[in-house]
Amino acid sequence: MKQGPTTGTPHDTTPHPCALIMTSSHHLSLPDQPPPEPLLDRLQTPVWIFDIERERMHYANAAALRLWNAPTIDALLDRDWSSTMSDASRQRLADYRSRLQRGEHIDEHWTFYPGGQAVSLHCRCSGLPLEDGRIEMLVEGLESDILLDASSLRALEAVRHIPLMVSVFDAAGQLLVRNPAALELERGNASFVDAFEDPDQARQLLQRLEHQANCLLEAVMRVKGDSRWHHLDLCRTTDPKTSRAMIVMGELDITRRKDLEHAQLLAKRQLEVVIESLDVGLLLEDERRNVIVANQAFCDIFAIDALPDTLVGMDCREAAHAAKPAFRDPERFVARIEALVAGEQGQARDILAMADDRFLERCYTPVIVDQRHRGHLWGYRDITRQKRREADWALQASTDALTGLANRRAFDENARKVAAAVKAGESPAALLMIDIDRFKAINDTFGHAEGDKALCLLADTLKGKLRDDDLPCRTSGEEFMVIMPNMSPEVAEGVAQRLRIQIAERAIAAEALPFHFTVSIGLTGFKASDASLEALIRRADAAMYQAKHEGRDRVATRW
Ligand SMILES: Nc1nc2c(ncn2[C@@H]2O[C@H](COP(=O)(O)OP(=O)(O)OP(=O)(O)O)[C@@H](O)[C@H]2O)c(=O)[nH]1
Repeated sequence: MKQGPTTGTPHDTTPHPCALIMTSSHHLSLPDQPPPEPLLDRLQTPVWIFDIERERMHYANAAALRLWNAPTIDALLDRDWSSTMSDASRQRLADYRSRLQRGEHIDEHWTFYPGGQAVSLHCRCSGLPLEDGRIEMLVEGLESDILLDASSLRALEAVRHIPLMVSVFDAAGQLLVRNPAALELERGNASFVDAFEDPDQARQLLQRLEHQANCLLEAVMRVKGDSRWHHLDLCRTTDPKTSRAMIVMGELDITRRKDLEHAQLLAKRQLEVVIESLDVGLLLEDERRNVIVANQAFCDIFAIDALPDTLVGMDCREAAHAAKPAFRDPERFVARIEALVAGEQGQARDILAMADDRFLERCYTPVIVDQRHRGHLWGYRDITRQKRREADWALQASTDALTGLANRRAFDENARKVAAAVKAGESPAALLMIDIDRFKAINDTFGHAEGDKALCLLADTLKGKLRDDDLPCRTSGEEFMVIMPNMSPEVAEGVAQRLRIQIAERAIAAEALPFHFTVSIGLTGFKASDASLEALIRRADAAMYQAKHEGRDRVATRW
């Protein structure tokens, strides 16, 4: 036997609806009572009992048989509802079951398709307890109190089948009805306020809706007990059934969009932090040459006493002109910007000398998006320390550590330049090779440190007694050379003799030295016919050895 609802008692004389239903069901009868008139079959409105859990029909009156388009009651009771029921309907019924269990009566519209034709019906559903404790659903098909013409029906169907979650509340926020998409939220019988994480915000929305007729509101709320975000469209309107105010709410799950927005915001913030932490001054211009982004390092480098954000929107062309006095070559600074912005080159780097002796490295990157110039990115880096270090290294590489004179490397470099100039027909140039006499004996007698003092004294004399154009060098241990550009042989001879005497006199006068010393000097001239620097040096060397052989403390010339 099919599961049946509770029966009325034998002494119950009032026509209890359950008793009426059961006696007309062909499946249950009360033995001590005559089968009453099947009153329900006389009704023009359909009445049926449905077992939601097992998805079986348990009773249907004659009007219901017509509604469901069934030839006989047995055909209807045997009908397989599971295979034809949509998920949305199943969901809706599951929601009903819990509400019926709580003793609720549910008034809702259903649209049935018994013969393929849509029939809209206002159904009143109530719970019918079974002996085993389960609840079946008694449905009374009332006449629709809303006149459903074809377009209203289509609208109702549309709401039922769209994925947008639609719920209708009374003015106090109590749920009246929701569409299948909204049913999937499984909120139970949540009121509007209870549906969301922030009840205060929900209450405020209700208050705003209460005070404005035909009010439309939008809000973004977090769903209660869930980490999901919903976008709400709320509309206060009039219930066509009760003529009282009601609230229609459309909900859209925007969690993904929210997450994306959050990720984008985070990425933007991270980028801002990175830009701010760079020690490269950044300036990003748009196509119209207005500032989009500037960082603190940019303000620091150009001593701009303002927050970087205040530069946004600034005209970069005007700003560059205003900044011209800060550069040693202001015209070049501006001209290069204009050339790069005009797209004459792609990415480019250059070094700018500042009026305050700093050096800036400027790096330009065209901002090309979708094969179109969208802006210009400038990076400025203060490279003053690096430049100074490089200059120091260059000086060290070309300087003799003991005497501070130019070393062999610098000698070679400069001698080549002078030789080239002489070959090119410029004025003659001379070369002196200077060697301390009997230096070994000085070292051996007074020690190496004292010998060093003699080298420094000689270097000092050369530094002080020569023209600015002359370049004195320490080319090896106790061998010195002097390059003298624009120097005739006669004048060179005089200079060499004067130097020899001055060195000897300073050596005598030097309090720091316990000995005197003299030098032998070989003098030669740069010749256009010299095949190499070595030829020149060999001649100077020969002249110097000649001076040694001739008795030292003298100048010998090999021009
Ligand atoms: N104190 C010191 N001595 C050096 C340095 N470089 C080379 N000498 C020394 O210079 C001396 C050069 O001696 P020699 O080339 O023999 O010639 P000299 O003794 O000067 O004799 P003449 O050149 O013939 O007059 C050697 O004893 C080297 O050790 C240096 O940096 N410091």
